[in-house]
Amino acid sequence: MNEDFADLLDPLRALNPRPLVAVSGGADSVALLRALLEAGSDPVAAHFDHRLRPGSGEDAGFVRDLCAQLGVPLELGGADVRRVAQAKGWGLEDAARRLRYGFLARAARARGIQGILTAHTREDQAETVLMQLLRGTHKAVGIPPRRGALQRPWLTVSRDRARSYLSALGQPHREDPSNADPAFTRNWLRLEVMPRLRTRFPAADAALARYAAWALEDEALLAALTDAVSAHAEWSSEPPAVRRRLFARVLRAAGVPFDAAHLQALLAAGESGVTRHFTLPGDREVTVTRGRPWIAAPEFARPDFDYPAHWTLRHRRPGDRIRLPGGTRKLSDVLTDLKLPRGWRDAVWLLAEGAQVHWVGLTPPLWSVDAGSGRTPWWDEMGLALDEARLAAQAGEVPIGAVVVCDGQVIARARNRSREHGDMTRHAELEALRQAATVLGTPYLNRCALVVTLEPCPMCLGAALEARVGQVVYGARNLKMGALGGVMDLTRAHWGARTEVTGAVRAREAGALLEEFFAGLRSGG
Ligand SMILES: Nc1ncnc2c1ncn2[C@@H]1O[C@H](COP(=O)(O)OP(=O)(O)OP(=O)(O)O)[C@@H](O)[C@H]1O
Repeated sequence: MNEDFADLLDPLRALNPRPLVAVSGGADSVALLRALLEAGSDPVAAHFDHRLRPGSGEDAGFVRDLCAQLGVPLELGGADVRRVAQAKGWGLEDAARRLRYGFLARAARARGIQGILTAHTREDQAETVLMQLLRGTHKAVGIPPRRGALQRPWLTVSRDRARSYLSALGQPHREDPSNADPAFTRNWLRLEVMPRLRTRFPAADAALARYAAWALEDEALLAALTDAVSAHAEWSSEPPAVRRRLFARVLRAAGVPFDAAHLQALLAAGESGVTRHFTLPGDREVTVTRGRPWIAAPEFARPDFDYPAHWTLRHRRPGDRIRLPGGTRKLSDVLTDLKLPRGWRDAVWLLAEGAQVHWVGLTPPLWSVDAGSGRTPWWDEMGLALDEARLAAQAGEVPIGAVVVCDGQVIARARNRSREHGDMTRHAELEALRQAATVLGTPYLNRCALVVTLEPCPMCLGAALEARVGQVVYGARNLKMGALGGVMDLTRAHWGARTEVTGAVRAREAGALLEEFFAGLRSGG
């Protein structure tokens, strides 16, 4: 016997020797109980009576007698699932699952048991993954082989094998009559769809189960890539598979129910750059703006700099105005143009002098042209880097400038000199880092910030990491060579040194300088 059913017994030998095994009384779980005993395990059985059918108590009786016969301790539980489902507004299958798994977890805890086993088979796995794909679940990975204390050791074992094992033992089991009702989707798949699929695809179950196992492995890798997305990353430049998971995480964290079609619509809105509002199941409102989904108004930034005493920090009021390069405008019009969702506008912080607004706490912040002394952090240092970039432009170099700041002091200023030297390592950042090392008498610049007008390339960021620069501050995004998310984000990897990153400081000015320069080149100027 042992050798004939090695495929059933072997996966059980590696398990906790005293598991809690969930026994419905059906063929698979009775087979699992018997197989555990044969594999030398010392299980405790658990049965849950859902009280959904008149004869359900008989299943409990069957399991009780079986356990008594086999000398296996048993935990019995039950609930009026239909009543709970109605009271809580849950679907019947969902309520049955929640109550059953809740009972299994309590029973395991009460007995001090770590592992809970269910007898899900390869066919259960095939049906589940097919159902997920057809329903449009955003992630079709089937039944996980492990989740917390739960384990499904027979996900690759066929139902036929479990039944043959029972026949060989002469072990009876219960047949749940509701399993024969094709009104339930899973039964319909099991009774009508899968048999037809097998006529053309004899290995359909194995193929679907394998797909689920591999999809779960792929999912783990993609989840790790999603974890690695840094706080300063722009989601729009992430690959679609990561972006999809970033969106899904926001929804899951807020408990918003969604499927693949919802996710697709949200992602499309994110790509279009247009602000859109969605109502997801459960009347949950989601707004997609700035390439991300938002469930509620985000926490808007307050000023993190000193501002004149006569300015007040407040939210918007009717009549607020702001002076912008094109003239004075109503703040409400500006917020509309910026596509800020209507419901969030009152949450934005601003600094104002009467009705004259000087600063609006968006990302990046909005400043009035006459803001005077109030500035974002790194404003002045970036100003020096921009001056360097302008000097580079005058010398016919690509206009990029950099400064190094140490303990509040600017200790190095440099500009791009690649053309002058015919040497692509003469980037502004490298020039500035060399100068800083000379000034400080050490190549290690932990206390320093490298402030540069354009997101650094891999070479310059690599040098900054080698020099252990404490902070990198950049202006415009570099979509051709950026190593902080423009093309890829090097800080995602674990380097010896950690560098804090701030982007989009005076990005418009830095970007405009580059655009002008390249426009000039194109027109032969
Ligand atoms: N009422 C129950 N009490 C305890 N465990 C259950 C119960 N119902 C299901 N389970 C566990 O969940 C697994 C999958 O449930 P499912 O409903 O697919 O199986 P089943 O058709 O009830 O019976 P079986 O899988 O034993 O043939 C079962 O193998 C069993 O381990």
